[in-house]
Amino acid sequence: MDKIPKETVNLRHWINNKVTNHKCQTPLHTTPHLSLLPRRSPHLQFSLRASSDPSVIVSDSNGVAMSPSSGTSDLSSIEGDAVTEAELRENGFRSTRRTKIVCTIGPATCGFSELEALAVGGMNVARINMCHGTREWHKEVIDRVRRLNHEKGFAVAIMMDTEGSEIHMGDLGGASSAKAEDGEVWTFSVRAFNSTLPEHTINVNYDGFAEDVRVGDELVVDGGMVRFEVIEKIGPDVKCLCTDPGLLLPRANLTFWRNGSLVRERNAMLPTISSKDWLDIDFGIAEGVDFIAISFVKSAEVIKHLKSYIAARSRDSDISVIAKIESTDSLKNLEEIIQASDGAMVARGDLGAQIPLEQVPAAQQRIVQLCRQMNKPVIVASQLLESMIEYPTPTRAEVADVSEAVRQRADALMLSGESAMGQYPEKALTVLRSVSLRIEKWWREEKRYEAMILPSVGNSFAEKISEEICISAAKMANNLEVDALFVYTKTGHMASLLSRCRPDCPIFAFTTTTSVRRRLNLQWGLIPFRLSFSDDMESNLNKTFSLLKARNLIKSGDLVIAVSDMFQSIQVMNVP
Ligand SMILES: Nc1ncnc2c1ncn2[C@@H]1O[C@H](COP(=O)(O)OP(=O)(O)OP(=O)(O)O)[C@@H](O)[C@H]1O
Ligand SMILES: CC(=O)C(=O)O
Ligand SMILES: [K+]
Ligand SMILES: [Mg+2]
Repeated sequence: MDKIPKETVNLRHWINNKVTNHKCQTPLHTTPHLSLLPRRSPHLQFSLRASSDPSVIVSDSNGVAMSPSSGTSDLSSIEGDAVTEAELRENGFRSTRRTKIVCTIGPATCGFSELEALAVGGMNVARINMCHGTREWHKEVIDRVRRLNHEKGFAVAIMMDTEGSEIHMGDLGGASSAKAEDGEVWTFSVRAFNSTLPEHTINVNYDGFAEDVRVGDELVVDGGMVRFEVIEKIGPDVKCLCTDPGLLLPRANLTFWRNGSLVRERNAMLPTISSKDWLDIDFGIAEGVDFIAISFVKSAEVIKHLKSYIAARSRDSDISVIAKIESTDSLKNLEEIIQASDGAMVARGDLGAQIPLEQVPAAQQRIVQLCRQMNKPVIVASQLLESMIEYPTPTRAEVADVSEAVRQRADALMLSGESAMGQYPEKALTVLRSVSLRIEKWWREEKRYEAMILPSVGNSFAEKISEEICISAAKMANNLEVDALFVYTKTGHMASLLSRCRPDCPIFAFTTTTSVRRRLNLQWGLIPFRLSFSDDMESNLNKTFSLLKARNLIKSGDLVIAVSDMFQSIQVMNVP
């Protein structure tokens, strides 16, 4: 790899300068105030009419470009999804990507054309991180994604990630970074500074900080990017000696360690959802985001609380709540948390600052496995391609890490800094896409199909029947080597039950609402479509066949297995 070796610290500095200089272009129609009503997403991107049934509307969502919509619904506006079609021509029907991709949107990707490039490149979900930027900034990003979905026929879902209230540094008085050198003494203070920060002073957001730390404690910034030793406490100020130099970034996370263990005194009582988070959540509900990811979840209670809040606030919208597993408490209460959530994220960045790094891979494996067993989508996040923030190619180790997450059959992979503020967001996305495709293919070719015991997750007998149908349908699909599974599902539940089985063939999920379709975007192997279907399965199948044939997505003779949440049956048939 022809990388120019540079000093890490300088690079980080360079990145910071780059980030601050990076302007978001193409400002769109910005609304200066927040809308108070939940905004429904634009109804349909485009219509696809089969000769037989003009009422059926289908749109693709596998993260890649479909036909641009002119808002008209004549036949000439029908175009296939360029990327998927190219993929199909090249590798055949079974080659579509199963692992989904979440991209964090930041200064490097918030412009209209950058967002479009990510959507074309396979972004299934755009994540906005409320730790950074203003609500107005985030609203602009949401509006742009919505406009792209509407105009270009994408189905990119939106995930809002809360800031959470762990201990972190202040914003460095407006500086983009500050360099801490070996042997320097810095003051970490809980005082509110009205004027500019004195030199070598860092503001800490947690009031109990100066009381909780002790002389001799180790203060770790951002999971180890910089380290200090506490040498003296003077009222609200804590004097610290820099023992491991590096660059301090605004709002960097802080942990402190005593005799090799993480100190969790009263800071363990910090609320998971801060008052600022509640305002952000109101914003997310008003904007009708598809997912809200909650940082530093400690228990299932907070998830239940938030879910009932969302249900009360937005009766007709269904926002999924994703629990971010990034603290020791969340690992302790993992099962209850996952059970209460609609999905989970292995947030390895902060997790790696709270548990020894060598324990992170085992935690990841456990979370991914548990989520699959409990039928909740799981995202593997942070540092997947960290070096691509600066370089156009990943390290071999990063490719191996991505491969491992794909091999574990996580639902989705996430880009953070790589897409938010890196130099090569699209290249990073391409790497995730191609590594996913390659590993998935290898896995199928090698027949490394790992049977996993999938415990029953249903409460009622009818739900248990649905599960058995999905398990059997997936098994049949593998044994008969069918081309696709079709599932007709109003809530999306039956589709996720099929996805849980991780079958060899793609799963075409037909659902009646746009919001369910967007949510299914996060789940392994699902190719969600919106389709108005009836209770008559035969006519549903005929409609679907003609529509998909018109799009060259299937052809006569393809072998398909169909299930639905309306009838407890499995149908096996050749496309007529
Ligand atoms: N909206 C934004 N505005 C400016 N910079 C951003 C934005 N979103 C992300 N970034 C930059 O990208 C980096 C990586 O993003 P990421 O979402 O992983 O944040 P983080 O600070 O590590 O927090 P988290 O633990 O929630 O992931 C951030 O540290 C920040 O520098
Ligand atoms: C994604 C995130 O929050 C983390 O890795 O810490
Ligand atoms: K966050
Ligand atoms: Mg985090």
